[in-house]
Amino acid sequence: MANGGFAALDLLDERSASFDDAIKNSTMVKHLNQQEAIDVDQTLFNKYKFSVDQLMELAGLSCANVVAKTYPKQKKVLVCAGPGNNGGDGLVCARHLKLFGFDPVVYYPKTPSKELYINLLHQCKSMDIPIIETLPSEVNEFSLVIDAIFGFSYKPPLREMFVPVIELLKTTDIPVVSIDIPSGWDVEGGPLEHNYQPHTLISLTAPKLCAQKFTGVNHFLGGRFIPKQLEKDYALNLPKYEGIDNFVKLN
Ligand SMILES: NC(=O)C1=CN([C@@H]2O[C@H](COP(=O)(O)OP(=O)(O)OC[C@H]3O[C@@H](n4cnc5c(N)ncnc54)[C@H](O)[C@@H]3O)[C@@H](O)[C@H]2O)[C@H](O)CC1
Ligand SMILES: [K+]
Repeated sequence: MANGGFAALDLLDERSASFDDAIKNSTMVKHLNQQEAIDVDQTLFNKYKFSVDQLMELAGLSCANVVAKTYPKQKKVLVCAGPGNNGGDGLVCARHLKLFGFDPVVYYPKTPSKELYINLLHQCKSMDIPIIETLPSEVNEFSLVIDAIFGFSYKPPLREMFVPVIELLKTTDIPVVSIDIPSGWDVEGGPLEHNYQPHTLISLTAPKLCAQKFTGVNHFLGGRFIPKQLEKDYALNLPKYEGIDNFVKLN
C-alpha cells in the first residue's frame, strides 16, 4: 500500500519520459523537401549499391509491422496501391500482413509493365491475396485502409484515374494508414488540394516536409536501412530505433 504512491509516480515518470522522447524524436529529425527525398533515394542506389527491391522489402515490412502493432484486431485491410514504388511498398506490406494473419485485399488500378511490380503482384496472388482493379462498392466491410497510392514523386494535379481512390481516402470513416506521404498531398506543402488527415502516417527513411502538417493520431518512421555516413552527409538526425525494431514513433 505504502509503495502504491511511489509506483504510480514511477509510472507517471516513465510515461512522461516516453512522451518527451517522442517529442524530441519528432523535432530533431530532418524533414526533406521533394528534391532531397529523390537525392537520398538515388544515393542509396548509386553510391551504396542497394537495389530497389531490397529497400522496398524493408520499407514494406516496416509498414506491416506498424500496422500489426497498432491495429492488431483490424484484420480486414484494403491496400490501395499506386503505379510507382509507393505502390510497391503497399504490395510488400500486403504480403507480410497476410503472413501475420491479416486478411488483405489489394486495389491495384493500373496494369503494371515493370517486372518488379509484375512480380510483386504475382507473389500476392500466389498467397491468395485478392487483387481488384475497381474500388469495391462497399468499403465498410474493411476495418482499415492502407494508402500506398503516391509517395514523394507525386506532382499535382491529380490525374483522372486516381480521383475515386483519393476521394475514398478523404471521405472514409475507416482509419487510413498512409505510407510515406498521404496521397494527394503536396510533398512539401501538405494537404493543400486534398485536405484530409490519415489516422496514421508512416514516413520512410526520413519525414518529408508535408509531415509537419500531419495532425492525425500516429506518426511513425520506418525503413531502417540508412547507412550512418549517408545520415551524416544529409544531416538527417534520425531518431533512435529501439533494439531490433524497424520502426520508431515520432509523436
Ligand atoms: N529511399 C526510400 O525511402 C525508399 C522509398 N520507397 C518508396 O518509393 C516512393 C517513391 O517512389 P516513386 O516511384 O519515385 O514515386 P511514387 O510512388 O511517389 O509515384 C510515382 C508514380 O505516380 C505517378 N504520378 C505522379 N504524379 C501523379 C499525378 N498527379 N496523378 C497521377 N499519377 C501521378 C507517376 O506517373 C508514377 O507512376 C517513396 O515515397 C517510398 O514510398 C522505396 O520503396 C524504397 C526506397
Ligand atoms: K501514400
